[in-house]
Order: sequence, then structure tokens, then C-alpha cells
Amino acid sequence: MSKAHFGLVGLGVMGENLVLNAERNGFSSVVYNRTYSKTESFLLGRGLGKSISGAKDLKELVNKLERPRRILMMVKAGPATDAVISQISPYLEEGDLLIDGGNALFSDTERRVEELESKSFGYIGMGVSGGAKGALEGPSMMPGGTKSSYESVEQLLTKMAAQVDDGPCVSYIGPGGSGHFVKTVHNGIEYGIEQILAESYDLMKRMCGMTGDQMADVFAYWNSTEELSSYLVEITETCLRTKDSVDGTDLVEKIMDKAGQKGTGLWTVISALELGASVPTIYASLNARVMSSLKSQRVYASTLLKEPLIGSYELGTPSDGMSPIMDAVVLSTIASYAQGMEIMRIASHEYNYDLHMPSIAQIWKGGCIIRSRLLVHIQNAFQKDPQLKNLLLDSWFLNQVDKRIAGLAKVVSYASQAGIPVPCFSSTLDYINSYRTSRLPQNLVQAMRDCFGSHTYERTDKEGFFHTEWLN
Ligand SMILES: NC(=O)C1=CN([C@@H]2O[C@H](COP(=O)(O)OP(=O)(O)OC[C@H]3O[C@@H](n4cnc5c(N)ncnc54)[C@H](OP(=O)(O)O)[C@@H]3O)[C@@H](O)[C@H]2O)C=CC1
Ligand SMILES: O=C(CO)[C@H](O)[C@H](O)COP(=O)(O)O
Repeated sequence: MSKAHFGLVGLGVMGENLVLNAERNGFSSVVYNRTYSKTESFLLGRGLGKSISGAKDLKELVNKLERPRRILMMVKAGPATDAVISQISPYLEEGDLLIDGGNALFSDTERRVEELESKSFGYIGMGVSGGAKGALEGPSMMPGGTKSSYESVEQLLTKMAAQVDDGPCVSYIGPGGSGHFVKTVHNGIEYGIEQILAESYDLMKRMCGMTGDQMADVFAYWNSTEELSSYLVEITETCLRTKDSVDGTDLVEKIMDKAGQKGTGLWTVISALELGASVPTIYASLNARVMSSLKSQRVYASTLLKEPLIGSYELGTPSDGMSPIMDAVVLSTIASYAQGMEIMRIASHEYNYDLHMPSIAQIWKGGCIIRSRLLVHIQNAFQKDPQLKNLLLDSWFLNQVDKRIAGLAKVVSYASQAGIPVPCFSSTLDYINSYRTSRLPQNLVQAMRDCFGSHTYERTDKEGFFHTEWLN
């Protein structure tokens, strides 16, 4: 029996779609899942009639593959990935390649690349985005590791990836854990945009009294614009139009207001803090999920900390796309991308990843959850100036700030008066206002630090570090 081209470990939501994608692109496959009944039902279901066979254990999976073997692990991140690696390693031979397509912590990937390469195996840490549909039809993929390892699967990945007008949504990211680092930042941006859209929904519902369908019409309009056309805006329209099958009312209103999280948003913020990148919009979105999870406390607090009455505010009309709210959404979305790119710019240098921003924008233009038309402008900005310090400094984005900052300020001000939290909108406003302020009040912070702790300060009028005996 001829050996298969490709192996998959983990027939979950992502794994089963990715293997169908590989098979459709001409790569015969062998699949293994810890719980064998899932393998059986897959082979009798979606895998039926395809060039896909099953393996009851990892030894059988390895034996059924041509050499050098190419095996994608699509399992839960963390200890599950380590378990699979240690169980499969005894059967691997020199030159075989493991690819981790899960949402791994990038420092875990660094460790695994070193461990596996010391045994003469290849190891790729690859961020994958696109959910179930993307995995099947063409995901966005961010592979990192040793370049020669990537080259041995380049053809497979290029065929599997989403394709946009000017090429595939996959390319080599860089060494070590860089692929998973970039995927983590992708998810941080994803958290930001999801929260931004949720804030706009809250304002339209509570300040403007709009119904689900009326809001969905606004999202449909936004999705037709150059600035906001994106996958997340598109699915928000769908979510808002969807009715509960029991009583026909808006389904979103039946969903508990507690957001889950699996770790990548937190890792983005931890990395940003460690690297000294300023990411207030992304941080605000993470904190909003944390605050949302305090449901019982919030319900109790709402009986004591009385909310202000919501007055009447002018926030545009559906026919103008709720203009000030759209301004807030556009600038906050831009800020999320700008902050994500900033983390990667610093990480590229600090971790020697040598990231190529236009290629990352290319990978994100199709297939992934944060795909949007804005990414074309982001790619252009970094192509024009590969050393660009902040996206906001590019002419296209500067123009957006000029055009929309008054609308964002209006939304933040009205929401504050009405007692409606808009953490991403207000963080974005502060981010832009801070970034465009040539002299911030941190001179006083420096004075206090020196006053109580002799930490010294720099002066504006001469070089060096100074200390004053403030309390004499
Ligand atoms: N869902 C999504 O939209 C996306 C998910 N990801 C990432 O991809 C990975 C897989 O996600 P998804 O497909 O959603 O996950 P699922 O929850 O659908 O499936 C998890 C898979 O992991 C396997 N598994 C769990 N623990 C172990 C273990 N200790 N040993 C061996 N196998 C184990 C499960 O096997 P069993 O059936 O035996 O339990 C199952 O095949 C995760 O890292 C996730 O973060 C990345 C991008 C998008
Ligand atoms: O990686 C993804 C998309 O890109 C996954 O869907 C991920 O689970 C999303 O993160 P979280 O569950 O924390 O919201």
C-alpha cells in the first residue's frame, strides 16, 4: 500500500477541516485522534470516499506516512501538545517534521523547536486563523521555525492557504516561536475589534433605542465602506439578525453577557508590557472580558451604584451610518492594528525575529478572523516605509484621524455622561491624544519619584541625570 503524504493528529473543529483541505489539494492523509471513536465517525462521515485513512495509535500514523514525514498537530495548546510530542517522538526518524497548528504560547514553541531539532527532527510553530470554515476553504497561516523546515512544507501550505488577489495568505514568518507570536498578536487585535463592535452595539441599543435589525443594517452599511469592510463586521451583522428559534426574538439578547477567553489576548498584553509597547485599546478589550465575567458582582453593584439616566444625544442616523459611532469604530479599529503592529515591531528587534510587516499584512488580508480592507492600507504603509514607527504616522491613517477624531471624542463624551462603558473607544481617544502631545505631564511623575526615592530625572535644558533635595 502506498504511503500517505500528510499526517494529522487531533480531529477537533480545526483538525478535521484542515485535513479535508489538504486532501482536496492533492495530499493523501492519515488521521489520528486520542479518542478513536471520533476517527471512526470522521472516516464514515466527512472523510468517506476521500484519500484519508485512519490510525488507531501514533505508531500506526507514523508508519503509514512517506518519509520525511509531515505531521500537523491540531490539539489543545499546552500540556496536550507536549503529551503528543512525547508520545510520537519515539517513532519519528531524522528529518521528520512536526507542525503545531494550535494556539501555543510562543515561549513553549521556542522550547519545542530547540528540543526537537536537537533530535534531528524539524519543528514548525504555526499560527492558524479562520475558524472551521477558514480551515476548510483556506485559512491564514503564520509558520515560524527553521527556514529549511518551512521550505519542506511550503508547497502544501501554499495550496491550503486562503488566496487573495495578489497571492496566498501564508509565508515564512521567522525563526523559533515567531509564528505563534504573530498569531498571538493577531488574536490580541481580534479581541480589540470584537470589543469595539460590541461597544458600538451597546451605544446604538441603549442610547439610540435601535432594534437588532436596525443595527444589523448599520453593520451592513459599514461593511460596504473602505474603512470598515471586514469579516468581523460582516459576522456582527449576521449575529444581530439571527432570531431565537423558540420565540423569534433577537438571539443575542438571550446570550449571557460574560465573554470567555483562552489565553492569547492575555499573552498579547503580557508581551506588550514586557516589551514596552503601548497597547491601551487591546488591553481595554481584555479587561472588558474580565469585567464581564464578574456578572454576579455587577448585578449586585448595579443596585447600589446607581447608573445615570440616559438623556437624549445626537449620534447620527442609520442613513449616515451613525456617523460619530462609525468614526469611533474606525479609529479604534485602526488603533488596535497600530498597537498590534507596534508589539511586533519591538518584538522583531528584541527577539531577533526579523519580521516583515508587509508580508504579515498580506497573510492577514484573507482567511483569518481579522481580515479587512484596512489591511491593504496597512500593507501599503509598511511597503512605503518598512521602518514606520506607528501606523498613525502614515498619510492615509493621519487623514483618518483628522477626519474622525471629533466624532470619537463626541461618542466618548456622550457615553460618559450616559454612564455607558466604552473602554476601547475611550482608551483609543487617550492613546491618540497622548501620542500627539509633545509634552505630557510625566515631568511631575519624575519629580515625585525623585522626591521620595532619589530616582533622579533628566532636564529639558541640559544633558545628564539630576537629583534635588525636594524635602529640605
Ligand atoms: N477553534 C478555532 O476557531 C481555532 C482554534 N485554534 C487552536 O487549534 C487547536 C485545536 O482547536 P480546536 O480544533 O478548536 O479544538 P477542539 O476542542 O475541537 O479539539 C481539541 C482536540 O485536541 C485533542 N486533545 C485534547 N487533549 C489532548 C491530549 N492530552 N492528547 C491528545 N489529544 C488531545 C482532542 O482529542 P479528543 O477528541 O480525544 O478529546 C481534540 O482532537 C487549539 O490549540 C486552538 O486554540 C486555532 C485557530 C482557530
Ligand atoms: O484563534 C482563534 C481565532 O483566531 C480562536 O478562535 C480563539 O479561540 C479565539 O480566542 P478566544 O477563545 O480567547 O476568544
